[in-house]
Amino acid sequence: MTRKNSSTTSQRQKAEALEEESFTMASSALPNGNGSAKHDLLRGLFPPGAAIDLDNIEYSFATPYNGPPVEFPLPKAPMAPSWGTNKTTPPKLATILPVAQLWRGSGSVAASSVPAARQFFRSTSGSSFSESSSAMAVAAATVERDAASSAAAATRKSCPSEIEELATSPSPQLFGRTPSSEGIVTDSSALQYSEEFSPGESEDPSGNFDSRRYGLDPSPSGKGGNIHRKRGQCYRCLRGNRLTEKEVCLACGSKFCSNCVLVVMGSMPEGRKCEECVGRPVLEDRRPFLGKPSRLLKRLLGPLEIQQCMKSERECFSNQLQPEQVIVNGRRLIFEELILLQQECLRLKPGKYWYDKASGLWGREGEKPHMFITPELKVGGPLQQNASNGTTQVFLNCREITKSEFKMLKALGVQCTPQTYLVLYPDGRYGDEGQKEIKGNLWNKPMMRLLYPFFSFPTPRSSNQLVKTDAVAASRKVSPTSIEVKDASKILLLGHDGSGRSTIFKQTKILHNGQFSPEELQKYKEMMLGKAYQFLNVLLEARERFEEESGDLYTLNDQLKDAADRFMTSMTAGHLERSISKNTRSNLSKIWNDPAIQQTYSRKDELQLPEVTADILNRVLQIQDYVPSVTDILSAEGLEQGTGLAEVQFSLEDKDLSDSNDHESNRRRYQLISIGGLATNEFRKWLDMFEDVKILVYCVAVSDYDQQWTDLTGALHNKLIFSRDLFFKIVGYPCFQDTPLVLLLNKYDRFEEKVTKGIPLTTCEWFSDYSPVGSSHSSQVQQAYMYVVHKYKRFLDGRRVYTLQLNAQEQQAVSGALEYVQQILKCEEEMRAGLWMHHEESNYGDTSSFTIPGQGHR
Ligand SMILES: Nc1nc2c(ncn2[C@@H]2O[C@H](COP(=O)(O)OP(=O)(O)OP(=O)(O)O)[C@@H](O)[C@H]2O)c(=O)[nH]1
Ligand SMILES: [Mg+2]
Repeated sequence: MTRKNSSTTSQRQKAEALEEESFTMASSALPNGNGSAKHDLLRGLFPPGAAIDLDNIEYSFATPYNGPPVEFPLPKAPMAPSWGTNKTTPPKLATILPVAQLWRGSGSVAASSVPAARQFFRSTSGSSFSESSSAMAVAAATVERDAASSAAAATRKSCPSEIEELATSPSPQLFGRTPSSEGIVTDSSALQYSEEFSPGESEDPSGNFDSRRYGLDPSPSGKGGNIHRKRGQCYRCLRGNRLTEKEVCLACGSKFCSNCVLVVMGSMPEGRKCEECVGRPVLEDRRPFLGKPSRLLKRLLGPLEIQQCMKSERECFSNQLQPEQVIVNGRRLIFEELILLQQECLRLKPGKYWYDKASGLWGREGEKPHMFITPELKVGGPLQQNASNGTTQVFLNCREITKSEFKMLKALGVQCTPQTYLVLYPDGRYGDEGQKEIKGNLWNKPMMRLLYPFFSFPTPRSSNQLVKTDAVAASRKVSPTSIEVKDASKILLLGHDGSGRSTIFKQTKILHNGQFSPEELQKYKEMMLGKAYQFLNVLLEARERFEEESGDLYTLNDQLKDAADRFMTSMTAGHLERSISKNTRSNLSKIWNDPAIQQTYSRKDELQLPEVTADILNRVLQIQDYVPSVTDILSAEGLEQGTGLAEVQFSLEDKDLSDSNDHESNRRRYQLISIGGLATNEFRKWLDMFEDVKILVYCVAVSDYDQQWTDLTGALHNKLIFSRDLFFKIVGYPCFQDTPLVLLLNKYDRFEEKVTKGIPLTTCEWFSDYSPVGSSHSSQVQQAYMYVVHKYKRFLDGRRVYTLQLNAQEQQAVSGALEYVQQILKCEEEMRAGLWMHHEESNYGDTSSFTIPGQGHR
């Protein structure tokens, strides 16, 4: 503040001094100006003794306005430097200061003249200050000043505050010193701006490969240099903060607010690039956004304009991948190789890759295999032994394989002792290196289909595909217009037993794959029968105990008792047939309906029987030729034994990409991996597989606050606290350290019932400080829910956690939850790209509990 005031004062003093010298022209070209005084003034700008042809220099003067009063604040131009009286020491070049505030206004004038000026500055900004450069600097800066002044004048009505800011902006420290009079007014901002652009981003004059620009260096890109701009501010107007929505220049990464974006980017001949970045390649971290309009742009432009702009963005030459951006087996590609590869993988990105020509395996350098492509392509150098950074001492086609490949090979029964050298052919046959003998075919192993999704191993090409590949490759064209369909993002779904995790998983399967297949139905039927017998057995054993303790109430009639004994004996021996005779079924049904068993069932909580016990027994035992319905399958609990590891792939339309009618290309793919067995150590052995999980979704049954749970040691816990502790343990694993978390507060319907019935939240000791206010049911439920959300958030302080209220039995709600997860993934992506700030500071994070239409509060 102080600096601003003092500099304004100093400007004013200089303005007064100028008036005393009676310069009357507001702006004049030298040849038309008044002779020697101006020549003297101009000479003062150049190093002593410099050979300058003063008559042929183009520049302009600006002097303070002294005409009739005007109702708007006048823009003031900062002072130009001078060599002053001491004409021996050349001044230093400018220190980098904030972006030119002058580059504002309606823009067509400013925007068109500025790039040329800046272009010049980029090439002249060095440590020596040559005569010609100083002269040109004046010229360039004055061009810009003129443009800016007219732009400012043109926009003063709509943006008075901007002009105000311009008028009071700090007097720049030109060339490292305070401006010193002499009346020539110029502007250092052009220089400042050009320098701000340059560090790390200018073309390398030596012709060296700029690895950061080409995306080969993982160091984050962004503006270099000594920029006095606060984080989150617009690069042009220096307004706003991290919450302000911004558009990013694809080539330099500068971010502009909605007021400035159209001014800066003009007619967007290559899409979203500052005018001066036109012709420059896109930054690699922006490439995924090519052709995808942001919300901000959609607000500013009409649908047709957007379409046109996105088309240019996708198709223009400078936005295409360049061959030297792709390095395969340590060698940079040439154009023909790039074309060949693009026919294989349309989504090829810049970077370093390895390629195993013998098998067709392809991956990023230092990483495990990513996909199979056509073998024997003539691209890149020879495959390096350490291409994928393997440490297993097992070699596949000379490449040391990674841990996960090693595990998979072991699971497939391939002998993998240290120093094993294997050869793998594209059709899956493998053998020892140097031997003719083929030991087997990996792709034909029955386990293979199951294993490759879990080890993220690419799907091998079928033999048909291999035969067809050549023809397909020949016919396929590189189509820069096609919008990328993203690789499947992994969503990990976890949850404590009974939380509803498998219901969500099954719902996802139904939503995206249609109904269950006959094989799946048969599998579920057997599981349901098994469950029903298990429940009945628990009831019969409990009945015996209760009969001893409490007498007749729990006594079965003699005929049923015999049938029950036979049943229990078969259960213990494990002889019970899955398909039982009609007679046995009818006996079991009678046992279930007997008052003694019903009385036992009334104490189901003591027996830890799930809520669905009665439903399952009623349906399974009483329906002839029972076939489970979708509702049965959804409501059946604990059907999958052990970890219940399962995956389903699906795609969701990205509604933000509505510019294209091609709905298929607007879809994003996801892989939902569901896993249980959290309470046992089973879960931990799968951790390896979760390195590249994009989001962790944890399901908790919020209605469990009054439920008890027995752990493996037999100790009793509150079920919700037990689930909470598991959750905290899991999110603490290093592989999830940076993974965004979604907490699904499931069984909201039961929670609502319980709270309304008056079962207090304080039943759970974690909620002992809960004290609701108000009496209406709905407000009670709301309060209780919000309190629970708050407790979780407090507990997970410092983590990005999004919460969502859910009733997983409703398909619509699960569909909404998947969309919610998609939104979060997108926001996380944008956050990483710098468009949003981090959760703890963002609005988005604060709205992490919200409403989906028709679903109530989330
Ligand atoms: N009322 C209600 N019941 C639900 C909800 N979500 C799941 N359930 C039921 O709760 C029971 C347990 O759900 P599951 O999906 O099997 O739970 P899980 O976490 O897989 O637990 P296990 O199968 O025991 O490993 C099933 O009977 C579901 O139908 C819900 O939102 N509301
Ligand atoms: Mg389940």
